[in-house]
Amino acid sequence: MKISIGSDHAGFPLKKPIVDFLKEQGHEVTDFGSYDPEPVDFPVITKKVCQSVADNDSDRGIMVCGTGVGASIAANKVPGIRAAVGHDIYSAHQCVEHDNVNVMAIGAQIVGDKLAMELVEKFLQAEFSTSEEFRRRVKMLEEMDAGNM
Ligand SMILES: O=C(CO)[C@H](O)[C@H](O)[C@H](O)COP(=O)(O)O
Repeated sequence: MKISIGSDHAGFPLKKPIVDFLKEQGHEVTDFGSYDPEPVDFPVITKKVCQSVADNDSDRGIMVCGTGVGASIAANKVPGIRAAVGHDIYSAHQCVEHDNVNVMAIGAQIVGDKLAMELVEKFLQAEFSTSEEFRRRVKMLEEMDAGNM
């Protein structure tokens, strides 16, 4: 898969191990920074990661900040993005299966390296369910984005 990834300063230490893991798994990775531990505001990097996903330059995105919360809020403001914090194994795949999430946010101050790799793996292995109920709900989210609901 093509994966876009980014972090702010708080997520920076976890980004490299995730990038290495993704490459080991055979994914094509685009790293939107940050490229050093200097402070950077998470919306700036989140926008870049999400725009690449929304433009179909990548299949999915991963954002790492301190808690995952700020990045997920920012990501959900980009049209075409459905983002979620993924800090447990079940949510990491269920968010794709039921909600067609295309960007996962991870908090480097919350999860350790080993769990982060498993979260990423489950997120990327998951596919959107073909069940009508889930398709219907995601269509409603799109209607909300369009201001029709
Ligand atoms: O977790 C975050 C936002 O939800 C950020 O990564 C920061 O960790 C958080 O905003 C704290 O900011 P600081 O400049 O690192 O103190």
